[in-house]
Amino acid sequence: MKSNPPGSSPEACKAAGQAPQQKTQAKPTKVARQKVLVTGGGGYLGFSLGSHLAKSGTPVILLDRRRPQWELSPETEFIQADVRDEEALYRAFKGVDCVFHMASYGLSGAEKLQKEQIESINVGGTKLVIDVCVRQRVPRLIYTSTVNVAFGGKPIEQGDEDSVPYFPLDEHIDHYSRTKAIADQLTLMANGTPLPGGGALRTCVLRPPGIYGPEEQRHLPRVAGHIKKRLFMFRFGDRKARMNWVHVHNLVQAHVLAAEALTAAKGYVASGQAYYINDGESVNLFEWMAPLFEKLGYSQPWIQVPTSWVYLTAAVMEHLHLALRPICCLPPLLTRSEVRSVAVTHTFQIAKARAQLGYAPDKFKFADAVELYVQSTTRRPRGSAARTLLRLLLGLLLFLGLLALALHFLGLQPLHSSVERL
Ligand SMILES: NC(=O)c1ccc[n+]([C@@H]2O[C@H](COP(=O)([O-])OP(=O)(O)OC[C@H]3O[C@@H](n4cnc5c(N)ncnc54)[C@H](O)[C@@H]3O)[C@@H](O)[C@H]2O)c1
Repeated sequence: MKSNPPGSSPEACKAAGQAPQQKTQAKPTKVARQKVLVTGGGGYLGFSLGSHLAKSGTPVILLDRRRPQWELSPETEFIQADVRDEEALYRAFKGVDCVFHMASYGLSGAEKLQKEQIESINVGGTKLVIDVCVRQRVPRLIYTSTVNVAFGGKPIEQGDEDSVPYFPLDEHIDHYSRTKAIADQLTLMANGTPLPGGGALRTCVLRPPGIYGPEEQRHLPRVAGHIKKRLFMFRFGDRKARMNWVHVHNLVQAHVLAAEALTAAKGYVASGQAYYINDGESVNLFEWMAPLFEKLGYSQPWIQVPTSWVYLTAAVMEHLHLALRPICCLPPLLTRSEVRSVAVTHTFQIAKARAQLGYAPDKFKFADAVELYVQSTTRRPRGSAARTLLRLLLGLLLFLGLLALALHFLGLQPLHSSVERL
């Protein structure tokens, strides 16, 4: 239906396609292509990685509970299965040489509040993946983690793998980050597990920030939708707050290199290691998103509101979403953890990935991804000034209403006095 999302550099392709077999000396003769499996292979990153590997001639299995929305390339097999289905995993992992585990749930939007699903997929699924890797003698496992294992709302500037500890599990305010941190640790702890018949399971984890690129489905369309509804007239947080992003092409490259770094040919250098992966640049979210506002034909957010207000509003929206869930679905515009991600600096170095994996991110512009997005959607005509003003007023009223509710819920003052004062 659509073109394949972008892959990786030719060098990285070569590295993945020609990874020599473990426990044998690298031979000058042609090395057999080894089968890899990508859990969550129907998703954006999983499909991009799978397509890239398949192009280099590696047989790829994409395992996902949802069919990919893009066309499968030759050399790619799709298995519709849930990572919590032990039997399905056992069948799928047979003869596989490397598993990229990136099936996950709860990353953004209303999903973030589905506690049980998040726990069972992110933690339960990862336990099963590790267990089945061992039983099926899969020697390499790469887990796609997140920077959120270390970031929980306290500023981190140019953090690295050694100096920044895991954020305390019981202090995470969202289940996604907490469960990704558990899965990250489970994967690293599994490193060195003996395999039946000899050898050991080698594992590593990659910790990316937000992913962008052509046809990205999670962040760009959601933010664009909010902009079109005039819900992004406000900006918040310190203008100096910084974060990283990673282009899908660079993240694919990092996965390919990590898989190679779990082989004897690379001295198992990545064995038991974690790596922060990003584009090597730090940006302020509102500045970063400027091309999106511009290309959609809307003005930049110009009303600065205190972060505490936005945070309280997000808390209320989360509560409302949960309270109304039996009746209707009211997805929160922003969750508290998203507010923190925008307002609090959290940036990470990629020196370890550069040194150990040979990771070298290419330069990309967010504006190019925006351009493709805008081309694929119809350009919305600008509204009249009066309509814009009306929307602005309605947005302000909605915001103040939610704020009043927030104060009420938190027992700071009675609802009627909150409203009167506002
Ligand atoms: N997108 C980001 O900004 C971002 C940032 C940091 C980390 N990550 C991590 O990168 C990985 C890939 O993210 P993505 O952006 O491609 O997300 P995505 O939602 O596009 O892909 C995740 C895939 O996992 C599948 N999945 C969910 N539950 C499953 C289950 N029980 N069994 C089988 N498949 C299941 C989904 O159907 C989906 O196709 C994830 O592990 C995510 O946590 C993503």
